[in-house]
Amino acid sequence: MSDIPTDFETARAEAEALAERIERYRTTYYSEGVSLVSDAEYDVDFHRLEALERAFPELAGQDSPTQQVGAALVSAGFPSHEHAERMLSLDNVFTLDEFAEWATKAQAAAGRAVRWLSELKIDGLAISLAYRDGVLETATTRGDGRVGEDITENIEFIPAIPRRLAGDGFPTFFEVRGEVFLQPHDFQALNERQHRLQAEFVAEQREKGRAEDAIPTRFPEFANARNTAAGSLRQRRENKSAPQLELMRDRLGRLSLYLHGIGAWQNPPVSSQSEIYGLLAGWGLPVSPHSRVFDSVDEVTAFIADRGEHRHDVEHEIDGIVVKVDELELHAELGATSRAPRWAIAYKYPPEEVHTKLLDIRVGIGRTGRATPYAVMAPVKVQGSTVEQATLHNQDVVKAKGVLIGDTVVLRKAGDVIPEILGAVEELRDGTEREWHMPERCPECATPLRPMKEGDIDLRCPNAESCPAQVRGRVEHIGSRGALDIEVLGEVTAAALTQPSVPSTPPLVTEAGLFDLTVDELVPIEVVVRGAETGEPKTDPVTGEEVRRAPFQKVRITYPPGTDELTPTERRARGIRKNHRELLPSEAATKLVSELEKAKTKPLWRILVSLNIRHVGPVAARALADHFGSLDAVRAASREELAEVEGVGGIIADSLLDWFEVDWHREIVERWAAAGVQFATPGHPGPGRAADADGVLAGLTIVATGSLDGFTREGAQEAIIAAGGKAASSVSKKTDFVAAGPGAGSKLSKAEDLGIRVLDAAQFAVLVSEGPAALDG
Ligand SMILES: NC(=O)c1ccc[n+]([C@@H]2O[C@H](COP(=O)([O-])OP(=O)(O)OC[C@H]3O[C@@H](n4cnc5c(N)ncnc54)[C@H](O)[C@@H]3O)[C@@H](O)[C@H]2O)c1
Repeated sequence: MSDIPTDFETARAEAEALAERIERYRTTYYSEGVSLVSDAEYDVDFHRLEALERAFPELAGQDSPTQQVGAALVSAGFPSHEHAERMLSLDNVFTLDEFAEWATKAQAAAGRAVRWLSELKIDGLAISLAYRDGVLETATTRGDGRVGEDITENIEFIPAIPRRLAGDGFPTFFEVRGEVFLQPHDFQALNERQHRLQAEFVAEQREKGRAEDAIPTRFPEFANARNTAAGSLRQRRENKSAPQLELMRDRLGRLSLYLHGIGAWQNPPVSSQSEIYGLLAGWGLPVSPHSRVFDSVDEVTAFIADRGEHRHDVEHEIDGIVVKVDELELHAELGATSRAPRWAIAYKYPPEEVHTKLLDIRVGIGRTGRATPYAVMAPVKVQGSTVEQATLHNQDVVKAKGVLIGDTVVLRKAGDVIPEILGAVEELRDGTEREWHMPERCPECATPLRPMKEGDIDLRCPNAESCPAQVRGRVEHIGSRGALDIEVLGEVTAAALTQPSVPSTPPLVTEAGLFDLTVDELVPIEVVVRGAETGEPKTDPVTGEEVRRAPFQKVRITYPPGTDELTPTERRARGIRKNHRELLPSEAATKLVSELEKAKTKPLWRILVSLNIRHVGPVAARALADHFGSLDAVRAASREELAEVEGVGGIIADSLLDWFEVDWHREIVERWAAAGVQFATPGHPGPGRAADADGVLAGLTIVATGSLDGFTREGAQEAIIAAGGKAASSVSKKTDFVAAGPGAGSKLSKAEDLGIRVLDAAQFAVLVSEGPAALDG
């Protein structure tokens, strides 16, 4: 580890501070099942302390946390029990290099080739079970490794722990060690139970006349399966009412167990740990089905990588891989430190859970008006990306999670999964946190929010026509790939075009006016850069306050040529925090206008998708365009006619009919049509008549590739379809023609290999208009 102090006193001061902190974390973790910091932060402190102690061995006194297992007992009231043989922890490595180094050392110490037993590291809590004459005698938590809590009184509630062994041949007395954990579905069920209890509690409080906002979160969601399992196991039966006992029984009943080691056991009749597992299983004790034995370190490395990719495909949370020397004889030879065996190591995967500060809860308004609260957090790195926002879905979810603004929250991001706030670390509250309430009005246009539908908890802004957020969302959608596919019309431009000149007023431009925009109008528009990655806190030049830049705050402004910049007051009034003084190149404006011009004649289905009609995405739009050939024909169709088109159906039919009922929707169509947007497929024979009935390309399959002069990519395909041909995307023996322009790649070479006739753009134009016979004419 880097930057280890060179003088002893500095190192000692740091080590003492670390030890004190670690002690506090572990006491809370082991005794209360509460993580004051994330495991990753804990591990960083722990390894720093280990490094200091390596540099100055005299620091590594017996009472250093690095020399201990778990934490001294802070009793929940259980009797203490001394393990017949000590329970150890494991040493950790975090990289494959560190693992290889450990394996080489272990192999050298063993003095011969070893077999590697590779297991999933279960993220649960350790337990020791002692059996005498085939009957469970005690169940004990790990405690400090020597003495744990005797939780045998709870055993009757934990069906996962066998009371009696099956078969025969077991020793008179022996200890086995394992991990108690909650399977994801059980964890989820416990949280559903919390939701139900909270709902009942809220109903009861309402009945008593308590104001909605004053009802506290009595049954918050459990944030983390491991800590919930730990909390479950350490519940006491004493002084519990009958309903409380029922809840306790439910929590304990959901625990699972896998055994992964042994304690006191005189002369086991086998020579390896993997064989021990076989014996245990034979006696009806649960062992993991995921363990593997390998002869080479390379195979172990591959196992580590593979399991890491499938971390969520097993029935429990895993935080790493445990690699053990399989031969029991070598366990004795390699021995253990005061904390961990030398014959095993834990390879830890990157953390999926981190802690961060919840700075604010805001409400975003989507394209359809849905109001979604989202968390704004101090940026934190998790699973390879920096996260600073997470959706909170609706006000009930915020309540259920029991988070307050200012809380330290647990954030989870598993692989590619969307980041989620799991809950707050309530123990870290200092009284400055404040509760959040769902606003009554839309944050963008101040219209009162309403339930999505009767009785719904989700709220929406009903001002679909001119709420800036909704218009912005729709305009952005128009530019998206599945709609008009206009690259310059992305999030930034959509925001710039639709921003209101004064907050809470209608946007400058709505989608109805999109095709009327001119370069002169566009150039002076301010471009607000949203969603940019942000870094360290910065001092706001306007307000002087320190802000961690969240999206929506970084702003780029453009000015009409020759205009002075805005004064700070004006900037503040517009919610603009930083002035980059970057002018929007007028090329961008010119490009947008020309792209919009081209878009006017894009295939009908794209135009249909751009209208932002509920449920009408590319698939339904293609079906509508193919069948009806024009927007007028769609509009003229009855509900039945619409619904019976394959790929459309009743829901979309209703949605279409509803859409045309609205005046401002029809106005969009009118203004677009007036601006030259083409609402029909040229040459389409009319509703219901398949285009390929008698076109000049009937029965022919054509592939268009590269850039064909006079056609967009889609345009070329539409032309083939309109002429009754089949537009294929890959070249095969069934292909009749390949139309290739500059940039054509493998499709062209494949056509040449297969001897398929290749056409240039001019020949293609002849083909689609006059048919194949005209090519040679
Ligand atoms: N967040 C916090 O505040 C906090 C505080 C203390 C500890 N911790 C976490 O706990 C860790 C230290 O705890 P620890 O001493 O229990 O070590 P550990 O969890 O890193 O590893 C040792 C334990 O792994 C368990 N284990 C799971 N699967 C196993 C398998 N297949 N074979 C063998 N053992 C298996 C055993 O119970 C064993 O005791 C830290 O690295 C940190 O992640 C966090």
